[in-house]
Amino acid sequence: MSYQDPTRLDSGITTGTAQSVAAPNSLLNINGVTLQYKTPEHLVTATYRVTFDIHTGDRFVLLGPSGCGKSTLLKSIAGFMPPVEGDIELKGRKVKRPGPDRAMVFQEFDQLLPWKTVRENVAFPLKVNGVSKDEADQRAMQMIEKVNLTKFLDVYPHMLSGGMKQRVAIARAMAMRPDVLLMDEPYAALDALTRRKMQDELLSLWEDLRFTLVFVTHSIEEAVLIGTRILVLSPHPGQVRAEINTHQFDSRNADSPEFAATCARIRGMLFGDAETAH
Ligand SMILES: Nc1ncnc2c1ncn2[C@@H]1O[C@H](COP(=O)(O)OP(=O)(O)OP(=O)(O)O)[C@@H](O)[C@H]1O
Repeated sequence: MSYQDPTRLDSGITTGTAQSVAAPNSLLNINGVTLQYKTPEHLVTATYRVTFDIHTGDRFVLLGPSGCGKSTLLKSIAGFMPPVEGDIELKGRKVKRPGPDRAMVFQEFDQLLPWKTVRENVAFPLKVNGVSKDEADQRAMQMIEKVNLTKFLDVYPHMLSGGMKQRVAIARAMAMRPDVLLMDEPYAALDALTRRKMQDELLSLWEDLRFTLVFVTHSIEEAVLIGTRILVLSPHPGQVRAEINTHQFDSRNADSPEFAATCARIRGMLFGDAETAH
């Protein structure tokens, strides 16, 4: 990735508003995107001229305080909300509407159809999207095998653990062969222990499947753990504050002093503490 006017700090941190020049391997380009909600009384600017690129295989995290426009940005990438300024391109094509190339994975408790088995849950969206029954069943079986749930093919969601449900949800999304998976605060409602298990599960699935992920959170620790790259957004309206490489962190070193120092530095950026920010 390259910028016209970068201010690059040590350990892979780039700050400030940047103009993107698409890198050769970039998959998704967000170019100067301003997003607004029009209500009868107000015009709410959710993000202002936000620019970044996502590369194939990134675990890209959108991080920022409540109300900075992370979910709105994800909705726009999904194609549900057109920018009022700027554009979003996937593989060089402008995003205009939702499509099977961008799969949204919702919170674990509301995403699977309770009256369908694991196999039926994974095959269902394929069939709805016009894939023949035989091919849908075959693709579903392959993905279920990849997420290690073959033994649970004919089981209903209520009989699965949270981690297994997440695997089914990701298998279902991946069976559509999307270019990118979108996750909006998927673990926000979970207790700390379960949340950590789900995060580890997601990381191990990524190791196996190497999908491109865009993940929204307002937890700094979660961002550093899950992300290979983090976009730090300013408070409302969201603008790019920094971009940080965090590919060196995962479950194995989440208790290390380096991990804690990176979190502290991001905290400084978010809350304006210059001492910890640099
Ligand atoms: N449907 C809507 N109509 C009007 N304003 C909205 C709507 N949805 C969101 N907003 C406003 O847009 C801004 C960005 O909201 P958004 O939900 O994208 O933020 P967020 O960073 O995801 O916050 P959180 O972390 O709390 O989920 C906020 O000021 C919010 O109040």
